Amino acid sequence: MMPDVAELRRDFLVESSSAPVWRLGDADMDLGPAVIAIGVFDGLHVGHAHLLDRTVQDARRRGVSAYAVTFDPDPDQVVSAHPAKALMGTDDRLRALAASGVDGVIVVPFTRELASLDHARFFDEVLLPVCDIRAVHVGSDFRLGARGASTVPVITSWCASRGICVEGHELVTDDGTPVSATRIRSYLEKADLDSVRRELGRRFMVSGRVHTGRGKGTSMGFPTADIRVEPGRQAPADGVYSGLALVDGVVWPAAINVGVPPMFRGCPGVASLEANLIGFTGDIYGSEIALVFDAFLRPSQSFASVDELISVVLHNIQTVQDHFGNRGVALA
Ligand SMILES: Cc1cc2nc3c(=O)[nH]c(=O)nc-3n(C[C@H](O)[C@H](O)[C@H](O)COP(=O)(O)O)c2cc1C
Ligand SMILES: Nc1ncnc2c1ncn2[C@@H]1O[C@H](COP(=O)(O)OP(=O)(O)OP(=O)(O)O)[C@@H](O)[C@H]1O
Repeated sequence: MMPDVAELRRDFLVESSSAPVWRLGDADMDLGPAVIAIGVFDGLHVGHAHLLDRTVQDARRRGVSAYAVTFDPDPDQVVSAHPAKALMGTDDRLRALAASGVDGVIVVPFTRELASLDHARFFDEVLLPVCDIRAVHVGSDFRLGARGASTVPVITSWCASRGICVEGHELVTDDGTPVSATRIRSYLEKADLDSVRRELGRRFMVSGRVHTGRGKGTSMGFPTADIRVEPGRQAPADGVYSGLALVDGVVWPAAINVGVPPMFRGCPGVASLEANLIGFTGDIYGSEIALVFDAFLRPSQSFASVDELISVVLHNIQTVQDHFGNRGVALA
């Protein structure tokens, strides 16, 4: 059976409310008195959600606004020689933050110059000119400033001199270990979708545009949408998955292959992410679609013949259909 609409909206980050997003440097701004949370928030996992809830509670108590302060691009992309793959594209990350319950999202453009500032200059030159910060909420592991030199105690003592309160929250844990974007990436690499879902608080989603692939799926009995995801995004481990696909506001059951198909490696136009949408008919070339991953079914493999491949794939599609049915659900 399909999950209910509220769960699907959570999985696909279809927000019911959305706060404004301001990019610093666009214009002079005065965002007023506020309590802020600072971080990248890649994945917007359950630890991030808890931190943002606490930030909003504090703001309500003080009668001021609650803002999430984040960075674009992800600082890792600017300062690291080998940046981690992102759980979310920037648009999704900002959209999810804007729907998290805060009153606004402040996006700080991240440059090498910004990376060289220490915490004092970051507050004095970047944040305090645009808002009157009353309190800062971060996780206890948070570090700010050039090479992450400013720990929570360092930031706390500097902020105290300005009358700003800092709360370094105990990290939300799962199985006794802090939830983090890094850990969720490693679960994806092991196709451990149960752990991913527990720590994200929803199923993992990727989105991309549907491209023309080899065009052989239909003749094999299972048309597939070949999806190109922007570079630098984290995908689940190569393999075959059951999942769901969002197309034009309707969610369809989907059988998904991640990775270049071993039987067609080297063929021109071969897809590295493709999905058979169960019950869907129509032309979606060029459309933007999103996939969420529900369960790992098996590794992708080479078969002795194409007929054998077809029979195994059709069996996988049947498994997805047995679980989710064969009809679309509108999210409106
Ligand atoms: C649910 C599913 C499972 C798949 N499993 C495999 C697999 O185990 N091995 C493989 O080589 N290709 C696998 N594929 C990819 C198919 O070979 C591919 O969809 C088909 O050749 C059509 O390719 P085209 O869309 O590029 O024309 C799978 C595709 C789907 C949708
Ligand atoms: N498990 C958690 N519980 C509470 N707060 C957290 C947790 N993880 C991160 N935070 C806080 O949320 C904010 C944003 O986190 P950030 O994206 O920087 O880290 P992260 O999720 O640990 O990612 P990464 O693994 O890539 O470092 C920071 O203030 C951070 O300290």
